[in-house]
Amino acid sequence: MDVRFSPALHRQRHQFVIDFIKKNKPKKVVDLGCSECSLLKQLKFHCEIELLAGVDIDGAKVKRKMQGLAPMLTDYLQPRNDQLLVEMYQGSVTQRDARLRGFDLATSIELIEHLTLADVDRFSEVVFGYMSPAAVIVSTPNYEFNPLFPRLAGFRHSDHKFEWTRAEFKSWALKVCVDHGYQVEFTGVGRAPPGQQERVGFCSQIAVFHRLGGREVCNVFRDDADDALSYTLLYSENYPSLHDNNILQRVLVMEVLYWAEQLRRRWVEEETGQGDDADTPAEGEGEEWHRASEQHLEMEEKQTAAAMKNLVEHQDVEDGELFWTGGQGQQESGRLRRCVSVPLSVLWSRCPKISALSGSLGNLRRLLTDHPDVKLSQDGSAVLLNDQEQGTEEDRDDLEDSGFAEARRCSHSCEPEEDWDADALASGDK
Ligand SMILES: C[S@@+](CC[C@H](N)C(=O)[O-])C[C@H]1O[C@@H](n2cnc3c(N)ncnc32)[C@H](O)[C@@H]1O
Ligand SMILES: [Mg+2]
Repeated sequence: MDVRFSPALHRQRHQFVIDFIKKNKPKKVVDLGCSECSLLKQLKFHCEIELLAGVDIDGAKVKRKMQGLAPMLTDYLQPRNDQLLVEMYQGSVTQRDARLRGFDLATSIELIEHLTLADVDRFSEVVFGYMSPAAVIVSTPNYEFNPLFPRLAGFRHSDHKFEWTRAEFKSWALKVCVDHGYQVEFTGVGRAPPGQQERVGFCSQIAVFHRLGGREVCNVFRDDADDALSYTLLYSENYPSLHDNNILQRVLVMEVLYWAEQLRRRWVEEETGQGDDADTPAEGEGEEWHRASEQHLEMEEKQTAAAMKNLVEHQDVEDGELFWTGGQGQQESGRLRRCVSVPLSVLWSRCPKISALSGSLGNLRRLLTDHPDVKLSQDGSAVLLNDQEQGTEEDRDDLEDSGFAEARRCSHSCEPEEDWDADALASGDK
């Protein structure tokens, strides 16, 4: 009998970490022996994480795939509320580096068996004694499971220096707890066939350590006096977030232009009894633009439905009215161009995202004042929209100017990469 796992074992290990993160919500997470960053690429979607770091002794491996950690188009279109800094290092877990202290969670997935026993001791001292994260997840092969792979001779991988039984793993883990002030629970992934689980255990055994005293104890920050910096920084990327004022302003302007246009259209329909064709795409628009627009629209769809309901439910405007204005004396082809005036008070009270982003009507006005993409009335109390030609080439230029082009340049595929799988034996996934 040859055991196979579904989902694949490496996915089960990563899912174990993801489930832990969902439950415990650590803000700072480091993956030790991160290889080609496949776990990190999944973790960056967890919004509670503010610092995500990876370390591997093999810098070339990290470099091969680390670009997959870059922000995607959606990260620019819908920036996170909280910051996310991603940092990748080349370095050895047997050496100290002050930048890795003070984390909430360190993961070591199928790493320790690649170290000599002397290096495992150094690993214990560095990770638990020096880095001292609030929690540590360590996974390693369970030697007792190996007889279920009949074609396996020796260890599961040629680079493994050892494979531990459950008792050996437990003995190491309990010593770590005594030496460095942790408590530990044992579990695993990759269940044995029915009736054999108790006898052989999980295929990958996992120890979950919690520092005694929790996150508060040993509160070490990055500017700690200890200046051991033995790792090489390979990659550092700050994700767009609403903490950055420029990004906040850009997102707010996009929302304001979008919602002002919705209000304008609805109001013009009511005034004239007919709609306009502002959604008709300009001829010759690039495929890439269409795709990006579609993605944006898809994301907005849910929010739009809720907000439109809000607009409809508040047809009787108490806090301002839309009205035609002479367009601030704009001349076009010799005639005065008409504008629709959309009061900021209407936008603020009817569009939850606009009020959430700006915080107050005063802030909204301040953030829009002098922005090149927004035309405000002379007293600054309303957005002025041209009567015609909204949503076409003009909007496209606006978005290009407001960072949309950058977003497109930085977009990456959402598809997960095929995971590092060197542990898999020719006979199947181990
Ligand atoms: C089996 S792979 C880890 C797979 C990865 N953690 C995952 O879950 O997909 C082992 C990794 O540990 C790295 N490694 C080995 N010795 C190391 C050390 N002393 N310090 C840091 N990384 C090390 C290797 O380069 C390799 O990428
Ligand atoms: Mg291994």
